[in-house]
Amino acid sequence: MSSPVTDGSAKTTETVKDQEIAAEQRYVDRAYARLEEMREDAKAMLREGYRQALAGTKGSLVDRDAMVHQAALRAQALDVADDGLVFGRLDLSGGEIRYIGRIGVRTPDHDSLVIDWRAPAAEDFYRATPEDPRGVVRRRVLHSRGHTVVDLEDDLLDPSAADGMVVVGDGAFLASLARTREGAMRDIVATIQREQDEVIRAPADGTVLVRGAPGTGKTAVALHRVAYLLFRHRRRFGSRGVLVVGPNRRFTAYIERVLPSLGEESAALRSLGDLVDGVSARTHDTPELARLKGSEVMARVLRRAVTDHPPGAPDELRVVHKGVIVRLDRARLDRLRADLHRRSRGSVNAARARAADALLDALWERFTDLGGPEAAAQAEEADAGLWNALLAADGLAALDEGDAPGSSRARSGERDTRREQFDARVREQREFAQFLLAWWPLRRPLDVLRSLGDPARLRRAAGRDLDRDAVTRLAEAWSAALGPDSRSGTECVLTYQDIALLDELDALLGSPPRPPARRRPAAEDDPFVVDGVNILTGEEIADESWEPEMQELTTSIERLERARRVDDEVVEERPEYAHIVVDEAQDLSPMQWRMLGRRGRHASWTIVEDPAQSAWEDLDAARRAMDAALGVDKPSPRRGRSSSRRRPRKPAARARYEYELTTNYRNSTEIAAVASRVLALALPDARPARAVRTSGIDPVVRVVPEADLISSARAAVAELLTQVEGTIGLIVPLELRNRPEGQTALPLTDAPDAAEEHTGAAAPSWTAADRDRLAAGFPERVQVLDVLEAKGLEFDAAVIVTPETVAAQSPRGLRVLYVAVSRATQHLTVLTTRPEWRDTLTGDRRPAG
Ligand SMILES: Nc1ncnc2c1ncn2[C@@H]1O[C@H](COP(=O)(O)OP(=O)(O)OP(=O)(O)O)[C@@H](O)[C@H]1O
Repeated sequence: MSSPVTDGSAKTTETVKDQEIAAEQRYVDRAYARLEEMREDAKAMLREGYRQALAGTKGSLVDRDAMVHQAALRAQALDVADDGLVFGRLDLSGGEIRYIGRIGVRTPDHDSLVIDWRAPAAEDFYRATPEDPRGVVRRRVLHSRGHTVVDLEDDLLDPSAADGMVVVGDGAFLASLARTREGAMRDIVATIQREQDEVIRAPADGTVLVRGAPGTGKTAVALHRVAYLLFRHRRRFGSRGVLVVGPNRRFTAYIERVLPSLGEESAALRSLGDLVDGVSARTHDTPELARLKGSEVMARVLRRAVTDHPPGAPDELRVVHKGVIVRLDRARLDRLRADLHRRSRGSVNAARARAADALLDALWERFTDLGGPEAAAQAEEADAGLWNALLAADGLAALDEGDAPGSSRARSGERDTRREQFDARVREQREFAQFLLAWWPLRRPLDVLRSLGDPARLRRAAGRDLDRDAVTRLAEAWSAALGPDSRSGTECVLTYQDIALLDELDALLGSPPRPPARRRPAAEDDPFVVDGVNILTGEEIADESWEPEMQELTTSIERLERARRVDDEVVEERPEYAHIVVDEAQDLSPMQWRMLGRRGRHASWTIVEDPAQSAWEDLDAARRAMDAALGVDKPSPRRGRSSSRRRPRKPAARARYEYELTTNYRNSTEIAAVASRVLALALPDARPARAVRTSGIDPVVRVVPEADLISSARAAVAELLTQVEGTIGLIVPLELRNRPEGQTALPLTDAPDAAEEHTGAAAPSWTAADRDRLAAGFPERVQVLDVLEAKGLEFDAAVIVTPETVAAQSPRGLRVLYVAVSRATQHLTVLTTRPEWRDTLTGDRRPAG
């Protein structure tokens, strides 16, 4: 057996490598030529679909639809594969060679030219190691630019079988990790590592829980898993959809290109602030308020809030029937309301019709107590006597005795008739209709949340779940942010936590009773419009033939309601997904978990988290809420009664697969060392991930006077602009609005020993104006962001301003700081006002304790 040919002298290496590259290029050219043919086929299929459409027989509509859809998908996948089509090659021990790429490519005779990276036959490319070669002798990664192979990198996995095989490469993978970041995440399909691949290909059922330190590829892996699931289980996940949830909008913007680059456009990508239609978060709460709003007790508080007397609801109902005045007072009305809520099982808006009936019952009861029916009967008798006198005067027969009020025949069912008459007359009264609309208004989640800006109302809703101080803070926050008048969510300053509360309220309030829809025969059949979508353009077509037919429950109520109706009262059905991916899951509050749970009651899940980066204080409560969302436990509020809510819950016991990622691909070893020092302060027992790339660039920690912070930060950025080509993150502490007066720093509970030493009294808050001053005049590749916005992002260089403030701003401040210092790939600069922080971060001194 001859040994493999490896790089000897520089000259030989060059020659051998060039030859290998040229050989691979020939293969790659063949694959591209075939790709081009496949593209032509897809176009021909699309043309054929259109042709059938124009031929227009009804029977061919389904075939045409399927054909056009398939052809369009195919064309899109082929376009995506154009860049870097082939990126891997496996040489197996039996002599078989497999090329791995972005999509599968076959010859017209169905021989495989390129295997799709998600196919089972590609698994060895990612899984084989020298310890477990799985029959792979050599793994080769092809680095391409467009259609051109520019470099190769080989791993010899089984030297004993390498018989004359050429092995080239000089750490191109590690070099690729140091590449310039352009502000958007890229796919890692060519270099997925074994432990990452295990997560990507984990079972599709149940819950996959992925943990790992910063930079271990959790986000990248989660996104590649989505592409894998959609490829392998298209029917299941493609039809009901996949939802990917990230912590904030900046983060979703950062990752939004990854799935399209893998040929997947169908997954919904949302931030926690954009999950509820029609409203959108504009800011984060202070840690203190986030803790209150996110806590699971809010579910009870909101439940009480929707059952309380609505703002502006009248205290008395007064109607007149047959000359009798009938009243219901506040105490009676409150009892009625409580009873209705007990029976409405959570769907408050849908209970309005029942509320009308209950009011009529109570009014009739009162009418009867007042002797109303007898008074009415006497009045009717008097009427009948008058008529008979008039008839007699005209020589006509008297009314049949049996028809007269009070006669034996009339008495049978008399009560029923009277009651019906009573109901009909009262319903028709404008006062009754107006009362009902005000007493049981159709409520929107935002109105209820806004009403909690009233401390008295919030106190009633809070019961014993919130203390006085919490009620005051929450009411102040909502009254300041939501304003008294604005109807639309966009005019309010909603926070990320508010969005989960609005979703909870939406679930409690439910949709208003919907008028039934009636389908008129379609005016004309547009052959290109199927189910309201133009299949050629993808455009949604408003179908005029669907017209709501209002059900005349009570004419005056309907008229009044229609007069008041506003567009945003049309409540969209909450979407449900087949699979949900939650990134940065360690930061979700219990209320946010409940919001997600409502979207995935039948879903499987991929949960990605790093507890060490959690800003959330009560992880146990969040864990319980997560289990409830995943179906391990039932959430406490009862479900509404809309059709989707009536479905049974998924089985309680669900398979859970746990994985840990252990290699840090983001930070240089130098930056990772700083991050580990912060981690040691925050969580002394936690294990940092192993960084694999040494840059030779030491992080810089400077002590500067507080007054010079802004100018020093700007100077640091200016310096970095000359050193890196890519992105620079300037990370500042949170802007703490609503901070209690006189409080400059919140207590540090993470690391009590370090607390005394590292917090100090002053923790100045950073305002929007400060941030503007910091950013002024810098190019777009410089981003100024606060520590929470920085979650999940990465930059070529990061400047962290005042770690002492970040650490002191919340009980989990040190973990937030850990997030901040682990964002950079190449350069890290920290500006502090306190020398002891410099010593700690540079490792000159071990932290106290
Ligand atoms: N196998 C890989 N090949 C190349 N690059 C990789 C690989 N795995 C991860 N990376 C890169 O490492 C960086 C960090 O990945 P990612 O953001 O997914 O980490 P993370 O664990 O989600 O980090 P954080 O917890 O800080 O959000 C990204 O630039 C990603 O592209």
